[in-house]
Amino acid sequence: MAILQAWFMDDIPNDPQLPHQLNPNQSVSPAYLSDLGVLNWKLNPDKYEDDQELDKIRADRGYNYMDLLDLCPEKVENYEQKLKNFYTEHIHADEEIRYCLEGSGYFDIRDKDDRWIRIWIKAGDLIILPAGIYHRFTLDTSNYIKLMRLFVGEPVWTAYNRPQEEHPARRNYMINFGQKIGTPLEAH
Ligand SMILES: CSCCC(=O)C(=O)O
Ligand SMILES: [Fe+2]
Repeated sequence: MAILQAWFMDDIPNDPQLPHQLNPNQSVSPAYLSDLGVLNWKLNPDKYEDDQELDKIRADRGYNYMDLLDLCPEKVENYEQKLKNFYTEHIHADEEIRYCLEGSGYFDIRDKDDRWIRIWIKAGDLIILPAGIYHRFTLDTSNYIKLMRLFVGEPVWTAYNRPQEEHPARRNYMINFGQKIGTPLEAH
């Protein structure tokens, strides 16, 4: 596990591609992220085509599917619409696995108190968001990212926009990661 830069977001409704750090900045630790079910590795993006560490993660977790996504207007159909969809808060029925090969961008996730945490992904960062976690994505001001997408079996990219409290993946997520330590499962 390597250190990812992450922080609690302000709620200023201007350009989402700006960092949106609080003043003073309130950073979020790797332990806090792992308590939300978020995993990450730091790899060497220059050797992604022949990387034993990446191969091992893929083998251990069954990620047999892989493709590359170059997020720039020339290479992506419906670029504007796709970015808009990425930035709409949603969940998936499966993990979201992304490995940043070039450029950078922001994954925003919700914590147990429903606060937004912004995770800054750069070249070499592999991140796994658990199924059922509310999240969204935006480019940063560099305006470019190249991502590897991984999946178990045939990929399903379906996004279920919030609210999804009854979705099985959401329910499972809440059972596995939604409880705050010290919070009783049921109040009597
Ligand atoms: C560009 S990858 C991140 C966007 C996202 O959340 C998704 O693809 O579901
Ligand atoms: Fe997503």
